Formats: sequence, structure tokens, C-alpha cells
Amino acid sequence: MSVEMANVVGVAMGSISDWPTMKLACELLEKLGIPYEKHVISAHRMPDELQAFGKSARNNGLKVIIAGAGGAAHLPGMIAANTTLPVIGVPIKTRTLNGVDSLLSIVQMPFGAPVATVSIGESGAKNSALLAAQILATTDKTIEKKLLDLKHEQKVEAKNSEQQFD
Ligand SMILES: Nc1c(C(=O)O)ncn1[C@@H]1O[C@H](COP(=O)(O)O)[C@@H](O)[C@H]1O
Repeated sequence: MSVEMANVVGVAMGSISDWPTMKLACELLEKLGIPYEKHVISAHRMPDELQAFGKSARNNGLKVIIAGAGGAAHLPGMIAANTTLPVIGVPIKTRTLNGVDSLLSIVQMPFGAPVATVSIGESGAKNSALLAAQILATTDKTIEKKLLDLKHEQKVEAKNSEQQFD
């Protein structure tokens, strides 16, 4: 009989149009064996649902929240305003301003509601999963082992890349 593990990471995004980026965070969480749940929630379009999500997140067993949004990206900050869980913000790359708009609106939080902000776009999304894993690994040896394995994998790949020199 397999025992289902409870979701410990909540991945929120402002729109389904953010999914191609946020999917990379989810794939990495899967690779690290971290149970997560994903939601489309918008501070602008679904303010009541957003508040309910933030307020219930801890009681629902989540330990870290990853929130990706683009443009006037209020979602990560508004989740942070409604929870004491760590919130990692992913600035989605935008067509008009290349995601600088997303980055600045996520990173410039006032004192009291911090959002740990990663870089714009795909690398940022992947790093958000790593950062969530690292937070969980402070009290979880299994995740720590998976992170060490991943670092080793990256080192081997980087070393082998030397063979691509002419
Ligand atoms: N930044 C936010 C929020 C929010 O912060 O609450 N809600 C949606 N959005 C963003 O709007 C962009 C365009 O969304 P649509 O593609 O649905 O028009 C997305 O990148 C989304 O994250």
C-alpha cells in the first residue's frame, strides 16, 4: 500500500499563461520528490480566493509558497500579506517590458511582508523550486540528499562540457 505524502509546497500563478514558466518549477519539485499543489490565483481577478489561499495555507500543511506573476505582479506580495509561510516570488517575463516590471513589483516589498525574489523567467522559476527545497531541507534529510545529488549531477555535466571545445 502506498502512503500519499501531503503537499508541502504551494505553487501559485496569476494566470494560466504563466504555466510554461511555472511548469519548470513544478518539474524540478517532482524531480526532488517534493509533493506540491498548483493553483491559478490572481490578486487582481480573484481577491477573495487569494486571501483564503494565503490564510489557510499553513493549516493545509504547506511549508513554502512559490508565486509567479507578470506585469503588475501583486500576487506574491499579497500572498505574503496573508501568511507567515516563506513566499518565493517568480517574476514572469513579459512581452512589453521583458519582465523588469514583474521583477520590480515583486522585489520592492515594504517592511513586514517579505518575498524572496528570484530572477526573471525560466531560470528564476527553476531556482524557486531549488530554494523551496533548500528551505525544506533544513529539517528534511531526504531532500538534502536529493539536493546534494543534483549538485553532483550539475558538476559532472559542467566538467563534461569541456569536451565540446574544438
Ligand atoms: N500579475 C498578475 C496578477 C496578480 O498579481 O494578481 N494576476 C494576473 N497577473 C498577470 O497578468 C499576466 C497576464 O495574464 P493573462 O495572460 O491572463 O492576461 C500574467 O503574467 C499574470 O501573472
